[in-house]
Amino acid sequence: MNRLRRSMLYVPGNNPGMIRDANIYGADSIMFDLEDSVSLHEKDSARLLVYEALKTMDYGRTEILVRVNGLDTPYGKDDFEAIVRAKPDAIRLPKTEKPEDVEEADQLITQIERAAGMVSGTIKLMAAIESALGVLNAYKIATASKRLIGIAIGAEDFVTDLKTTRSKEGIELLAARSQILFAARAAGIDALDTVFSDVDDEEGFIQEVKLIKQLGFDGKSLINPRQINLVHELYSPTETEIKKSITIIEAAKEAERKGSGVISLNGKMIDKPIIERAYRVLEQAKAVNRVCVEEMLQYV
Ligand SMILES: CC(C)(COP(=O)(O)OP(=O)(O)OC[C@H]1O[C@@H](n2cnc3c(N)ncnc32)[C@H](O)[C@@H]1OP(=O)(O)O)[C@@H](O)C(=O)NCCC(=O)NCCSC(=O)C[C@@](O)(CC(=O)O)C(=O)O
Ligand SMILES: [Mg+2]
Repeated sequence: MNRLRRSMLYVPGNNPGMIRDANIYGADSIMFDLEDSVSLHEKDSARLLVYEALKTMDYGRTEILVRVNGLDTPYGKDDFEAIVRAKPDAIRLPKTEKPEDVEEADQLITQIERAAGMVSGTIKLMAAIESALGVLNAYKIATASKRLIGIAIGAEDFVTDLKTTRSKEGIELLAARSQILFAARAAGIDALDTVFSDVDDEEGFIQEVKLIKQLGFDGKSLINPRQINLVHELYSPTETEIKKSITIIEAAKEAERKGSGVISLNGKMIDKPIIERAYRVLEQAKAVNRVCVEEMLQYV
């Protein structure tokens, strides 16, 4: 199974305290931000701060990303020059609208990796789509570079571009979320959902996480540590789901032994995609170290 990306915590790049403590909350990924959480007069100092943190701090096995400023801004090129050399796992490109945006970033990273004596392809990319044009180009963006590990939706900028606002139900985001998800799945990379901006609205947050999980997203960008465990809990298979999956796999194996094609379990037809999903539940359970999983896996 690929790396878990259920929770990707934004950490403002101008906040030394948050940068120092970012790893204590248990997010799957940490994303230091040099873009919209950093004011224009702090761009240079934030870049230096994040560079030093990446060079000196030990974030263990947590995935580290840095959201840089776009290459169409006065800060983008300097961000790439510094951040590639600091070797995060990936760089997140903001406001990606066209495949050329990804290609330009890929080429620049290649040049910097070469100049720094790094192995080509070390630094991965994640592209955030935050406009109508970006959504329309989602598949081209998702396939524009071998470095891409995922694409993400940035809803605050997106609804501004659409000339609307965010609702609790998220109806204004449904088409964009679906298109971004289709593009990611077709390209074989991850799909990350956007931030939920009201950190005190736990109920609204849970509703949104349930929605994006049902749509198929791999995880969500977060702005506050309080949101991490809520996502992890909702993204972990329950013991009932695990037991049901084991029953399905055992039934499938038994049918295979007997040479029978169609399987029925408690009156329900079990076919190939259902068995595939059952295996995926076990993989997810194993990845999140759910209780008894190792024992249960002996039976399958
Ligand atoms: C929201 C709030 C001010 C609330 O503060 P509060 O102080 O009320 O929070 P509390 O819960 O009281 O904090 C308890 C303890 O956690 C610490 N702590 C809090 N947050 C932490 C954190 N993020 N990282 C590490 N540590 C943290 C804090 O220091 C304290 O530590 P301590 O004092 O030691 O107890 C704060 O969270 C915050 O600044 N968030 C990050 C905001 C940000 O990055 N925005 C940019 C990305 S979005 C964007 O750009 C839009 C987008 O592009 C997005 C897309 O792409 O989807 C689009 O278009 O949609
Ligand atoms: Mg944004």
